[in-house]
Amino acid sequence: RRTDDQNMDLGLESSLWVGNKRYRAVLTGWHFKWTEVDKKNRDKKTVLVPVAEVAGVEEGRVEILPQKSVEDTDKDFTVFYVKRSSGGGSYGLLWRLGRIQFSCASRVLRDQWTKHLRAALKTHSPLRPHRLLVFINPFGGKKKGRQIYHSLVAPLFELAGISSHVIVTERANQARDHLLKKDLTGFDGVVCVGGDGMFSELLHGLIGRTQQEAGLCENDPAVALQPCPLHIGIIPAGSTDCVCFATVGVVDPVTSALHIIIGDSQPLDVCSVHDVSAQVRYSVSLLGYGFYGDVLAESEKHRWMGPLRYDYSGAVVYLSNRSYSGIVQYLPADPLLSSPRDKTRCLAGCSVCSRSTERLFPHSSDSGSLYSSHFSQFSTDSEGEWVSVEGRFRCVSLTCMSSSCARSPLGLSPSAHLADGTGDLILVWDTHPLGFLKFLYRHTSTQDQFDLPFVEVHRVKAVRFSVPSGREEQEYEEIGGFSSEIDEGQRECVDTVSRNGSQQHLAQRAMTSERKAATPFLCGLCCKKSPSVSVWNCDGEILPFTKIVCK
Ligand SMILES: CCCCCCCCCCCCC/C=C/[C@@H](O)[C@H](CO)NC(=O)CCCCCCCCCCCCCCC
Ligand SMILES: Nc1ncnc2c1ncn2[C@@H]1O[C@H](COP(=O)(O)OP(=O)(O)OP(=O)(O)O)[C@@H](O)[C@H]1O
Ligand SMILES: [Ca+2]
Repeated sequence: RRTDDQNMDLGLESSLWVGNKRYRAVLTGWHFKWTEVDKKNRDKKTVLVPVAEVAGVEEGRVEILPQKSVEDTDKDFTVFYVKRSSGGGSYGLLWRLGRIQFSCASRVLRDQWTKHLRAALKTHSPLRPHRLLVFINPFGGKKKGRQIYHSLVAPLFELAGISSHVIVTERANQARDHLLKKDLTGFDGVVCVGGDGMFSELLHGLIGRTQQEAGLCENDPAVALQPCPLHIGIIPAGSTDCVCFATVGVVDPVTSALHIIIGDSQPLDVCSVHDVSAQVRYSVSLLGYGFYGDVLAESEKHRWMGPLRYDYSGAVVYLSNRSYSGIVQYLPADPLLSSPRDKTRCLAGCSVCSRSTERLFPHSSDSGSLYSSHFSQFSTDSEGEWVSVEGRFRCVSLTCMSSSCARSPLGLSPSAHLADGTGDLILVWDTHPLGFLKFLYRHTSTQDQFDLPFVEVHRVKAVRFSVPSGREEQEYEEIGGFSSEIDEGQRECVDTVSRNGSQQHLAQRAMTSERKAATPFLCGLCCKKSPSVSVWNCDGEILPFTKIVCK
């Protein structure tokens, strides 16, 4: 923070005109405000803009959108700023570019205003990026990535004095490989124009690159990962855009561009997913086995449908009425800190996340060092007992954040936190088709999807998953979605707690009537046979393994 004296240096006050109306404009360092003054010198409406939310200052009368135009008058200047609009619904606010064109009494005064405003921006908004590396996926979502970037985002970046190096990708994983191998000197951040898959590429690239440079093996589950120095900006142009929706509250390229320009940031929990050979993948939104894995696998065959492929594949997979055997072990998070049923909603500045950050990283002074001790915390984590459950599941989902998106505005776990170091494990036991439909349908409303007898949710620090022995050899691909094996009857589910490695049975899970009624009446309609193994959906990518360890 600067001292008051330094703030005063940036201050300025004068009369300015907008058309024939006179305004009293005041810059106090942290804020810029203008108040209309009537003929009798009485104050009318005031507009107050934090300097941190000024997007740019230009000499002359300037327009940016839909096209840039400059009327170069020597007594005028234009200020662009973040204007909140109510159009985003109740989940988040749409941001729009506000613009005001002022006329001054003299050119000297005009130059003073532009100089002071720019100096205030430098001093009071130091986290803004100057140089960005932008990856556009031309095939994401409705295939509008290029158009969205060039017509809506590039003009805003230019206005804000951001120079961007743009790469339109020609293949999957190009962005990830670029981040892993190419020179990144001089960039203040990376941006993806695309969906969750593109975000995931950047996430993998940046985490991997940072570990390489630190001489660490990211595939080693015991290694303490190093913090990534670059932030990721997301311009939504995908099919689900869940990471954007869950962090910003709306899926809107202009809102996201403005957040990037003013240097906003939001830390996110990242879950590492190791297979048995310790190959690591990362997830921030949905790690899902069963229904969501099958929907993804099915949807890949129908990419041409664009975003609709998920609804179509959702219906196909729902009608195929599958459930899978699995062994799930989880390490519960401290129930005194928060709960997935506590009806809270995590937003920027959330107190649960702040307290968790303090607790997990007591010596970190900025969010950049958040990750440094993250994994070491787990490797020394001796508190808590692993809980183990086995049975048949419709789906097993782990989400590190709410995973809200347009399909499900409150998300997979409405009270999950963006950056508290935990994820929510949702176990949906096998049930009859209408029960499962009820569960799915509740995601589209404010009804509690966890308030069903065949659904459990646990806030966890780590999860292990495997399929009962004898089943893992059956590759999903071989089965081609429909194996010759007919599912055996429903298994009894058993809760166990592992203490010092030994498994103790806690309770024999009573099979509820919901679970017993698993007779697949729709099965006759659409599939006669069912595979015994599903796949993992890791933020929209299929994982090539079923046995995993996550933390
Ligand atoms: C009756 C209506 C039920 C609507 C149920 C809506 C549940 C929606 C839950 C969405 C959760 C999204 C989580 C985010 C995951 C992302 O990391 C990932 C990458 O983008 N997206 C997907 O995997 C994409 C996953 C997309 C899953 C879509 C599931 C659609 C189910 C439709 C079921 C229809 C039943 C019809 C019966 C005749
Ligand atoms: N030029 C390209 N050609 C083919 N695939 C690409 C290309 N660039 C990126 N990809 C891949 O396309 C996949 C999907 O992209 P993206 O996430 O942008 O859109 P989406 O799948 O429609 O949206 P969402 O992930 O939000 O559901 C990503 O996993 C990415 O690796
Ligand atoms: Ca979390």
